[in-house]
Amino acid sequence: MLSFNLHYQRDDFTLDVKLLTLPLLTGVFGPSGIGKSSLLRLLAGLETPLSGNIQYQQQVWFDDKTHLASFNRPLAFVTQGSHLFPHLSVAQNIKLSKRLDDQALAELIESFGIKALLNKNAQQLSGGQAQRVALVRALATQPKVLLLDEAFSALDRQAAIHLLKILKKWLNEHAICTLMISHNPEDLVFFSDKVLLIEDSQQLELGNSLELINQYNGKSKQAMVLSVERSDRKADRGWRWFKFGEQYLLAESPEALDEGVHLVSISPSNIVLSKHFVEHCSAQNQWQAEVLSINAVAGTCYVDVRLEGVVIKVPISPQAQQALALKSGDTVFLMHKAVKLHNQF
Ligand SMILES: Nc1ncnc2c1ncn2[C@@H]1O[C@H](COP(=O)(O)OP(=O)(O)OP(=O)(O)O)[C@@H](O)[C@H]1O
Repeated sequence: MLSFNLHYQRDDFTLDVKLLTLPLLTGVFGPSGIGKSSLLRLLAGLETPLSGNIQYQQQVWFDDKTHLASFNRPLAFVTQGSHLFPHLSVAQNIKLSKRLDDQALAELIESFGIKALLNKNAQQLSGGQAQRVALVRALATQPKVLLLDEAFSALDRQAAIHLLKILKKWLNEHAICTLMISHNPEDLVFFSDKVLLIEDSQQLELGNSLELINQYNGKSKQAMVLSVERSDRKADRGWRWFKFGEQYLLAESPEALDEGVHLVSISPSNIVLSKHFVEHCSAQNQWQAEVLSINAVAGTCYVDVRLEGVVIKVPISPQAQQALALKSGDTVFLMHKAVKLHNQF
């Protein structure tokens, strides 16, 4: 597996991070400008550390004696732009760097659904198609390590979800060690059980994706991810009840939704708090939670509540807090409009 210990400096930016064993698939997230892309560029050999080491299994890529050039490292790097050669066909783009044998390449092309695109010029492709081809081209080099830097962020949600599902299957089947930077928490949770949080340029935290992302997003008031499963509870056509822990979530969802676990993002600012369950209310989702603490910051009260193990920081006005008089230990109901859940993860 991949391991690294890096000391890096560029102008006033420093990165000092170490990880001894990376899981096969790992998401990477953290605040903007903290050094996520720099880490991937260092691993790829596009930037040079001041000191440290990078090693893949027994092969040293970098240490005080070795500095393997980027093209000698068995890796592929895919970023937001597809960087295809525009005047070449899709087939030519892929063949330029191919190392897979013909049968494996045909399988790859089939899995990623790009057969019909092979004779098109790269400049004729839509953004989503180009990104698919870029991934196929990267995988055709038979990398041992794949680095993805926001590779899906230019795609619409349906395309990104579809592509990520295909990619994850391929990476697992071919045991390709992958680090994926994404700003989308659902993508990260779907991609792997493990994420690497870079919250500080001198410290990495590797942990359970759902827990670590919700812990971080809870602090920074960003969307929370709930992992829900279909339930038998009856709902009108086009709607469905899902279960998470002891609670139910109503979502607008198509009949042909996949079985299993789905991920839903909930924004804390869309939550309304009530001390009692409210009958005759348009908000169909009312979840019982426990108040942990209340903190006033710059004219807003942040109520930390625990909902099925997830801590959510709900912002309310000081007037609302005056009316509710919430205190830690109280039971509170979180009201949220029904969400949309379309063929998501
Ligand atoms: N080409 C460059 N030249 C000089 N400084 C740079 C360059 N690229 C990035 N930086 C700086 O290096 C630091 C780390 O940037 P990096 O792109 O690695 O962060 P990031 O976590 O990937 O951010 P984001 O999530 O916004 O993409 C930032 O302070 C950034 O301003």
